[in-house]
Amino acid sequence: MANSAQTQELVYLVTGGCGFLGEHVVRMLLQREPRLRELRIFDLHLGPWLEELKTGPVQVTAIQGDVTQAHEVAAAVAGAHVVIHTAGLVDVFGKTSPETIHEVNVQGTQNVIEACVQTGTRFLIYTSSMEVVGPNIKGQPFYRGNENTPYEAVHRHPYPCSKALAERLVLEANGREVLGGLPLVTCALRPTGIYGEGHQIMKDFYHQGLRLGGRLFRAIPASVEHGRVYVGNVAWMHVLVARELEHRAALMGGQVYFCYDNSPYKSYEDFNMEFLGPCGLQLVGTRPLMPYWLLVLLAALNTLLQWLLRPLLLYAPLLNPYTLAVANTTFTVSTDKARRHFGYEPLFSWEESRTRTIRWVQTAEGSA
Ligand SMILES: NC(=O)C1=CN([C@@H]2O[C@H](COP(=O)(O)OP(=O)(O)OC[C@H]3O[C@@H](n4cnc5c(N)ncnc54)[C@H](O)[C@@H]3O)[C@@H](O)[C@H]2O)C=CC1
Ligand SMILES: C[C@H](CCCC(C)(C)O)[C@H]1CC[C@H]2[C@@H]3[C@H](O)CC4=CC(=O)CC[C@]4(C)[C@H]3CC[C@]12C
Repeated sequence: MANSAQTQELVYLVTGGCGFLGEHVVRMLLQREPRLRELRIFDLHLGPWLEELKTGPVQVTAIQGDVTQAHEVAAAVAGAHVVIHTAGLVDVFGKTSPETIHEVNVQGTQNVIEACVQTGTRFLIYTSSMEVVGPNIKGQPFYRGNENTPYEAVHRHPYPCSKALAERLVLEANGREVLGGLPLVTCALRPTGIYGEGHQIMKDFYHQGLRLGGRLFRAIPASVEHGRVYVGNVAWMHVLVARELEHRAALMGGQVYFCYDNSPYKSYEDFNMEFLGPCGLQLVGTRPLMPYWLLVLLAALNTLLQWLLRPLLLYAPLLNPYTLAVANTTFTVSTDKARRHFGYEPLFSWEESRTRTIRWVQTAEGSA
């Protein structure tokens, strides 16, 4: 890769490149990877915004495809130097079946690994998730933890189970011989809850607040802390890892890194108010307005309703037993492993991340 680097010969593939995170990775690569010759964007649904990228100096190749289809993945991977695998089904609301989540997140990842091995691609970066660790089914807090903090990572929900399995596949594939005889180098990034431009759940909360006359009602105690990370910094970490993986293969290969920045630790609702507050919303209550047992009951009722209504319509509210448990459990990371291993520093300060997100919510309001 060293020679090609000097002559701008690198070919990157981003799976899920039209998703919330994927779009930021794509744009970040075009801005910050001068050695890029071709950028392939592989996604089930291609966005119209890709067209504007095709006029730049880097060849942008949009590939409509499905990670569950091994032959489509192999065709997209062939000839790529680096694969950044962000594609996945992020469903914690019961919109898709557990089988489909497994197929996309686990089998899809296996297909990406096999494609690298068969076609000779040596560098694979996987977007994992903090959910691989927790919160676990016991709702135990993870407070300022790092990659070595002991924690009982036990899950039942299909999404974290699938992410954990896929992450393991990626890490175990490190060192496999790829076509040409060289070893595959893999690593996994575990973002905490991502926010920023394009964050659909933030938009959902915003519209919910507007419907409720500019108010949101506190459901979770302010003392429950969540680690959150700005999407631009998540994208930046992916770009940095992709850049450094070849030179630091022995150190970084087979490793996991929490993906973090300097965003403040706050409850999920208080954190969202950092953006929704300046957009005119108010969070009512210094304490939860409903007793927790009632929320648990409503969450269970939602699960029942989802099941009953399934033959007629898709009922997938934000509140269910899993999202309630995650929202109600402290999960914060405090680590410098990424800084030590490949020099990661957040590209965007908290103030800039906040400003950019507020600006996006405000413009999203206009287009809603
Ligand atoms: N949103 C979050 O807070 C976090 C997300 N992650 C991970 O980051 C990655 C990206 O997540 P988001 O951008 O939030 O989700 P997203 O849903 O916005 O993006 C996922 C992309 O993958 C594509 N995709 C889904 N199924 C596919 C298939 N069968 N074949 C090809 N493409 C397919 C979708 O079309 C979409 O563009 C996921 O792997 C997710 O698990 C990790 C931690 C936190
Ligand atoms: C939807 C939840 C908030 C609703 C709480 C209610 C109903 C009481 O108002 C979200 C709370 C925490 C979120 C998750 C967290 O940020 C970690 C995640 C990591 C991922 O990899 C995917 C997304 C998510 C599971 C995220 C999903 C929404 C929450 C559960």
